Amino acid sequence: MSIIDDAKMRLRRTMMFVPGNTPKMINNAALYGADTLMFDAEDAIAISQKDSARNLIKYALQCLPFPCETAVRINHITQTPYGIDDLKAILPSKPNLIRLPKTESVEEVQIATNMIEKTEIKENMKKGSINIICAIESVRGLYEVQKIAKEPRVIAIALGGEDFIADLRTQRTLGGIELYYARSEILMAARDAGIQAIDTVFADVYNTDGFKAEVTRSKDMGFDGKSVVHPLQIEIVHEIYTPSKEEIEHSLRVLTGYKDAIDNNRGVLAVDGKMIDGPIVVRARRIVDQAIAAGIIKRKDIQHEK
Ligand SMILES: CC(C)(COP(=O)(O)OP(=O)(O)OC[C@H]1O[C@@H](n2cnc3c(N)ncnc32)[C@H](O)[C@@H]1OP(=O)(O)O)[C@@H](O)C(=O)NCCC(=O)NCCSC(=O)C[C@@](O)(CC(=O)O)C(=O)O
Ligand SMILES: [Mg+2]
Repeated sequence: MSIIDDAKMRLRRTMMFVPGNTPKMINNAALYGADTLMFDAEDAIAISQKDSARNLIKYALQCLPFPCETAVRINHITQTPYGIDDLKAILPSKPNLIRLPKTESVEEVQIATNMIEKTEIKENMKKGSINIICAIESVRGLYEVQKIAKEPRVIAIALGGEDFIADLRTQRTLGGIELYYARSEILMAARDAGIQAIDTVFADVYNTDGFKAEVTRSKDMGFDGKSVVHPLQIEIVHEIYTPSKEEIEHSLRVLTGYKDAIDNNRGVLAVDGKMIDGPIVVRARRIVDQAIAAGIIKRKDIQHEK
């Protein structure tokens, strides 16, 4: 597998936004256990702070030993005067991901890709060391998402729900009806391209019940993870997105039983009273892969892998 293929599979239950102009938040950000830290140079940063945020993010990436994936949300490449300067300053500091906000065209992605490829060569980095996550935050972007998702450096599509509903001229509801179509379309485009889909932020930080309901819904839809804005949200997402002990044990029984069935020329079997065939095995394998990625079990300890 290439490094880009690996990046498409990585565990990304939580991508926590960290405003790029707050030294204290940046310094402590890794303590909270998010799968990805996303340093923001875009909408969390006032125009007057754009240069200082860019510099702070750059030095943080160079000097702090982040134990997790790092991403930087830059400003828009063609619609603002800051995006290209963000890339020039930040790429040599080697974040794992660049998040392109308000993505609306393949051309924007290709500009970023070209700059990334030049940096990788100049800095003697392996091809695929820096990849792209595109945020869809407008109807125009949604209409282009199928093409955007298939750009070779794009490893995930995120929904930017707050901007999206502003474009739709509606407001956020707890039921989420206003984002249902966008979420579905983003998921289909991501799956068609073989990449991940990351759900949007939930801004009502202390509304735990509302947050849990939204995270459960987006996980049930098929999303791989969620953008978050506050450390309190991380544990909730991880709990909902990490397979339970019962799910893992059942999935392991399915995989072991299926291997045994195939070895005995059978394509279908029953485990725990339920019929097991091909697609159910695919889902069981995914749960086991998630459990391995989350560090709950080790591949070497799995019976059917031996
Ligand atoms: C919400 C609030 C102001 C609350 O502040 P408060 O001060 O009340 O928080 P407290 O409860 O006091 O914090 C307790 C302790 O946690 C520390 N702590 C808090 N948050 C932390 C954090 N994020 N990173 C590290 N550390 C953190 C804090 O430093 C303190 O540490 P300590 O003093 O040591 O105890 C704060 O969280 C915050 O700024 N969040 C990030 C906001 C942001 O980035 N927005 C832009 C991205 S969304 C967007 O743009 C929309 C989008 O584009 C999205 C899309 O595309 O998906 C779209 O269109 O939808
Ligand atoms: Mg936004």
